[in-house]
Amino acid sequence: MSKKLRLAIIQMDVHVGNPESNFVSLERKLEEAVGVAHKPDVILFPEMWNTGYALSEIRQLSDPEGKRTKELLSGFSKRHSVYIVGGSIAELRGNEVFNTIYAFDRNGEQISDYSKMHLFRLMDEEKYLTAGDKHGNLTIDGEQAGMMICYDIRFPELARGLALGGVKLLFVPAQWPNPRLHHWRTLLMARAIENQMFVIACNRMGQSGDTTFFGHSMVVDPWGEIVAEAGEEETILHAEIDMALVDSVRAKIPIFEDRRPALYSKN
Ligand SMILES: NC(=O)CCC(=O)C(=O)O
Repeated sequence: MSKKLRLAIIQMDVHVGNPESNFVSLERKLEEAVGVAHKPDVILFPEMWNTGYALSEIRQLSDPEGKRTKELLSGFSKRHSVYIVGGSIAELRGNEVFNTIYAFDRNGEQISDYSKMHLFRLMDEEKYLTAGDKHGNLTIDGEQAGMMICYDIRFPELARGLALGGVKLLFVPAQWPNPRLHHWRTLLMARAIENQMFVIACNRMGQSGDTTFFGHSMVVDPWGEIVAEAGEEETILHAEIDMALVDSVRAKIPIFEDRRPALYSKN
């Protein structure tokens, strides 16, 4: 049966080390995302949108237990009856800082959280952040979805694990910089094709120091086709997907039936 979902992907700049400014700009963008004729069912935004990669001062800047973030996102999702996959934030949990997504349903209830499992050494994450160790699963209007963060998409095992658990729709907030646009696009398409699922990815745009973030937020369908792709500018990317495509692609090429996992770990 056909089940359509409308998506709004907020591709935005992030002011490094300035949560106040980032909260203000996210609130403005959220209002913009719902102020359209066909309101979205789900909104996604980028990785570490509250602080950016201000890692040397991350402990002071991060949101204790995500309280402020949860208040904003829960209130907004309830007011506008929309699902939110809340990008990710620097979250202070106890004495440790995690890179965490919170997700909310249309009633403003938190329905999931996920902390980035693979920390990206090229941006020093492992020196300042603690890695998560559990999957991020949620249900959106009855459809099983999963969450991964940025560098996580280089690990096909994680996406496959989610797909084997029933996930048909994968959300990926990111801060993925130049010069790796080719990797970003290819990996997102690969995760979609090999798992025959939708991949919804939101990348940051803008510049921090010498690092430029190229945007190119994308929606990829289970056949690997790009449904929508942003350029490098600040924008809200709107797209509509039909979840029925997942079952029809999986029926056409039944990779989940043809897998031979017992052979894969042998030399
Ligand atoms: N924030 C990140 O995880 C960046 C990952 C990245 O750039 C990559 O090439 O991988």
